[in-house]
Amino acid sequence: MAFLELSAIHKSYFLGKEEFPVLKGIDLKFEKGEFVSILGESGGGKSTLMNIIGGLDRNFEGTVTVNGNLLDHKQEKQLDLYRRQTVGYIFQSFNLINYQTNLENVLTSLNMTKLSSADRKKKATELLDKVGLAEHMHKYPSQLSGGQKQRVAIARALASSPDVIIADEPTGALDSVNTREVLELLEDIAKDGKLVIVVTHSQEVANYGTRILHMADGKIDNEKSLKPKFELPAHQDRIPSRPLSSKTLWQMAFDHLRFNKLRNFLITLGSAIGIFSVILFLGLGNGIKGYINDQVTQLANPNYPTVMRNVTEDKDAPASQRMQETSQAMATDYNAATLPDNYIDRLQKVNHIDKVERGYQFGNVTFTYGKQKTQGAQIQTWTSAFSSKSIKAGHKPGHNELVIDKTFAQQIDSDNWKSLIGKEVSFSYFAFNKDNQPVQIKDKLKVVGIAEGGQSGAIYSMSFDTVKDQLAKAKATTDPTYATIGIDDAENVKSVVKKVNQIEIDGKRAFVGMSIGDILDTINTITSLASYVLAAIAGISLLVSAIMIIVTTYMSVAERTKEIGVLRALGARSKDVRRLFTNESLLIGLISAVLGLVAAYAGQALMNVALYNLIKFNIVQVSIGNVIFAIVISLLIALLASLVPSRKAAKLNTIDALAAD
Ligand SMILES: Nc1ncnc2c1ncn2[C@@H]1O[C@H](COP(=O)(O)OP(=O)(O)OP(=O)(O)O)[C@@H](O)[C@H]1O
Repeated sequence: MAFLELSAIHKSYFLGKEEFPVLKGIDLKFEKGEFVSILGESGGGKSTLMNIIGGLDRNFEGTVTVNGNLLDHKQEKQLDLYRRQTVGYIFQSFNLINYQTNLENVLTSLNMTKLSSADRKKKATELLDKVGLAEHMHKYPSQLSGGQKQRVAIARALASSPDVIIADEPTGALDSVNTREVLELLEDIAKDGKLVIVVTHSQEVANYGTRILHMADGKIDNEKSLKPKFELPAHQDRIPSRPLSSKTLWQMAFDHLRFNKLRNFLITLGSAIGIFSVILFLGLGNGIKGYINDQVTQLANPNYPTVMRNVTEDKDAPASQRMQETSQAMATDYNAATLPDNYIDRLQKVNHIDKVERGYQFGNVTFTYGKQKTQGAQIQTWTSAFSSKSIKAGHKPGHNELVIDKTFAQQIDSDNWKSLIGKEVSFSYFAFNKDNQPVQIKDKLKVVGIAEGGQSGAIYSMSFDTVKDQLAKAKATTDPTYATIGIDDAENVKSVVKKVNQIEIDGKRAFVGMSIGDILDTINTITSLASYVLAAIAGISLLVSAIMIIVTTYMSVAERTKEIGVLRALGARSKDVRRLFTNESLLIGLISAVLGLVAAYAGQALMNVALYNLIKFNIVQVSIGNVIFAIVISLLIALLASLVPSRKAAKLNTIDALAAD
């Protein structure tokens, strides 16, 4: 049995329903050590036949047997392996990969073998040396003459030590000197015990071989033996093959990116700007949230929620609204809006409440110091809910002592506002008696502390007992207007407040409670929403970058159609081709993410430095979560953008791809 046998090969092309038979029954036998030339008129079907022998064409009738094994053209995997292991191609137009050096071109074929990395490099160098190009191996194909390019292509075809070398017009683009050199190389290959099949128009080339086949009208019409086939050497190299590794596919994707530096840089820059703005906005959202949290917790201790009497029937109204209604009720039915002792006792029985502190709050207070006066202030008794950080000078109020707001102290003496400590300040406000009649209260107390309320309102405060004494003296109701409940653990704050809101006394909901946690939750929801909206707007630029990646990948596929054909002819699988393009997009995505993040961190540093003096807070805070989000979203966009183009590349028909201009 011959090494390679074709039997009853028929092949037609179809234009619509019309059939054009090209191969009309071909039976051939080839042996290793032969150098067979196929001659024939143009359009006679020579290339079509070579595509079948080379495992590129799958649609034909008849059988191809290699080394006694029937080649199943229906099985793509088997054909990939056959091309990778058994066949080496040499094309008329060289078909070298332009972004790889000559050495890398040869290595691309060797990368589909199981040789170690060092052995692959050694073998590629030896092969380039053998074809006389040792000193040109680090050049790119575009830096070589036609003859030199064809010799690189020969070295590449030989790299995986295939048994069959198929050369389609290998000297078609060469002058006579280069033609001779290439023919000598092909003869050497046959002498090494390989089967060399050359398609040619040239009788001179054909005369070089051991046998000539002549094709006409889809059949072999003449066959001539010129000399016996070469003796097979005692030992023949066998290199086991394997598919392209992930590492090689990443490397190739990276090499191509680098080859088209400017274009890819611009695309990466576009995507990076999108990532940068999304991250910066998210970081700004974090910063603003942190700033508000910081401001609020500086003023009040989050473990001490405020509880008031509930006056409304509406169970679904939010706590803030119900508290407001209680405050309004104080003007009309004061005694129904305060917290009598039995209410305080009830609170004390709730689980996780360590202590209940009574408190008073009165509005419309007038403070007077000499000729300076402030009206419409609000007095609140000092409880554990106040953060001691809010006191900027002096200390919290003891019995018959007063804490005033910094703004009033500055109104009196703007430069030396602390000098008010130790001075006496008069004040007056209205409370109510048992009959809900207003009672004016007037007093004069020593200032012991100056506080800063900032955005949450001014702080004027006395101890509970001080105010209680003032109320008792004026015969006003002494029931507290609110209570502060001390909760054992921050984790229980929410559940305790919820429970307190559900307590009923005399069949009615008794309390309305709100922790600053609730206030913070509301603020945080609003700021998060705002930063997400901003990030989403910035996200539109990501959409643009996705479209850019789609366009580049399509362009890349269009430009590299021939390369795809070459890779498939060398034995790359369809999924290797798909991964090659996907990898390139993913690299663009990854580099964009890194660039975008570096820019975002730089933007964060700049903004924080610029604004720190103003607000004493780092207003941009990019979190690790944001960083992970940016990388994931960038890779995801790149992956999605490459899906369709890379799939298209993988599905290209190898013969059509090789025929691309
Ligand atoms: N994809 C195709 N679709 C339709 N017809 C095709 C296709 N490829 C080749 N043919 C036709 O099949 C015939 C044989 O083509 P083939 O390329 O095999 O000839 P050839 O002998 O190699 O020619 P040449 O020496 O000019 O390269 C030609 O008539 C060609 O027009």
